[in-house]
Amino acid sequence: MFWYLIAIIASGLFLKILLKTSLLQIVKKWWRFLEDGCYVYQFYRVPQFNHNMQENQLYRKICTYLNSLPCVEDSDFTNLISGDKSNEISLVLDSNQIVVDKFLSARVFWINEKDEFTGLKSLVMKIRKKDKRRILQPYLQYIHSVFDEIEQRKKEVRLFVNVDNEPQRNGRWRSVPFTHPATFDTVVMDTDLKNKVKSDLESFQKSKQYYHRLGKVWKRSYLLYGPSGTGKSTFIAGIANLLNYDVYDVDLSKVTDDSDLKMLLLQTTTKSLIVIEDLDSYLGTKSTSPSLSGILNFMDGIFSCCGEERIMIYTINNKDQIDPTVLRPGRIDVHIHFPLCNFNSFKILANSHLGLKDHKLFPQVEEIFQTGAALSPAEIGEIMISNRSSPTRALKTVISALQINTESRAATRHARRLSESGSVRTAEETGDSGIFCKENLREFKKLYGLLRVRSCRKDSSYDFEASDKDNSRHDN
Ligand SMILES: Nc1ncnc2c1ncn2[C@@H]1O[C@H](COP(=O)(O)OP(=O)(O)OP(=O)(O)O)[C@@H](O)[C@H]1O
Ligand SMILES: [Mg+2]
Repeated sequence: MFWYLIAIIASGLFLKILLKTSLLQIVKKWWRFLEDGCYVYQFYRVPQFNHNMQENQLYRKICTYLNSLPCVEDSDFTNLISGDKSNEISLVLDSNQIVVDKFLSARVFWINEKDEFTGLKSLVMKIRKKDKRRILQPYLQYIHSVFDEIEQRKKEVRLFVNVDNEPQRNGRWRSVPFTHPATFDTVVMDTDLKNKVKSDLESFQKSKQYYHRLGKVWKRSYLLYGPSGTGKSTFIAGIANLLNYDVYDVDLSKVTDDSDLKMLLLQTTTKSLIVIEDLDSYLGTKSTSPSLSGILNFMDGIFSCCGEERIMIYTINNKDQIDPTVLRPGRIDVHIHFPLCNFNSFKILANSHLGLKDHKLFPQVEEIFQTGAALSPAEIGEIMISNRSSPTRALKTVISALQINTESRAATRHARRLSESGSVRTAEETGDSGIFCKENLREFKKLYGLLRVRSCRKDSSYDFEASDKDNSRHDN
């Protein structure tokens, strides 16, 4: 019994020492060393320079790949170097450091060698002879694709806009760095829908072979539709930042004819988002430059040449007024609806803009939403930003805005009924928008803090700039 107790205590102590110290690691290392000694290996050298002393691109790609491996982070010794971006720190292999990678359950050893006399560097790959046939080709291809991905992530995203067609200009696109801060996370929309779009985009990126096998242009088209201020343009920025794709924002009013539109498409590069905002407003006009068939051909992307990988995005406010041929499957692959705010999206906005997860005024807000009141996320977000120093005031202002919205809708409905009976003109007929007819517009601007009423003037002369006083009060 006594010896039993001693044995249990001793094995407990042994386990504790094993787990608390590096003993286990040392045992593992020795075991690996013994195991490796029992196999025959094949070696491949990848020198940094070729015979003409030109840089070997494969060496650069493998270096980038190896430095990105998590095992480099876990290795006993490695170098820390500042990266291209200001706050970036990269891990870089030390001379003669050995990295062990795993691919298709085979172990691949990489040795970072440096010649003592010439100072020339090379990477030496060591794999078991029995694994060579099975993994060598796919492994090198895998390194290429990981390298491309890393390069894509590092790339600076640019925003291109088409300029007027002037003969002396070289090319039609002008670009600036794309710095929009929107991300997929900051766009308020249904979570399931957001995830679906995200996985659709990611699967598109990996589908080159699939599209080519079908003989189709490797592109995908999205239609974002919904009222103004619901986040369509912001979502496009989120996609660009997610994929690190350049954005080509096509201004159709600067396109002279169909061949000009073809030219623009030909001058776009791969891995890009090609965006036409407010497509409905172009299709609605009688203008013939570019023509409907020119736009349809552009949408089909038949002019895109080699190396496509383009995402086309169109935004419109109302789908009902669009010719169905424009929206047919193949021409538009995914339709995404951007609705006005409901109570759920309001809560997300309250959380992100005011840091509120719950509030005693929430039930009142919910009740008004249930009566059918609807404002855009832009409108609600703006009220919250203007009143961010006092969340309660922000919510009260949102409630007032929603109430005005409900009354305004009821008034519009009433006017429409009267108009149908022939006695009164509707808000649309008088030029006022449905939600903000003139009287309500004034009250609504007040809620935003956009309106400065000057006592010496009459109601008609409002200054639509935000007052400095208001701004300084809200800036905290
Ligand atoms: N769903 C949303 N999520 C986050 N922010 C939003 C959302 N909708 C609107 N916003 C905010 O409102 C502002 C306007 O949004 P945006 O320009 O994306 O709307 P839009 O749908 O493109 O409008 P329009 O049809 O008039 O072009 C932006 O500053 C954005 O931050
Ligand atoms: Mg927009």
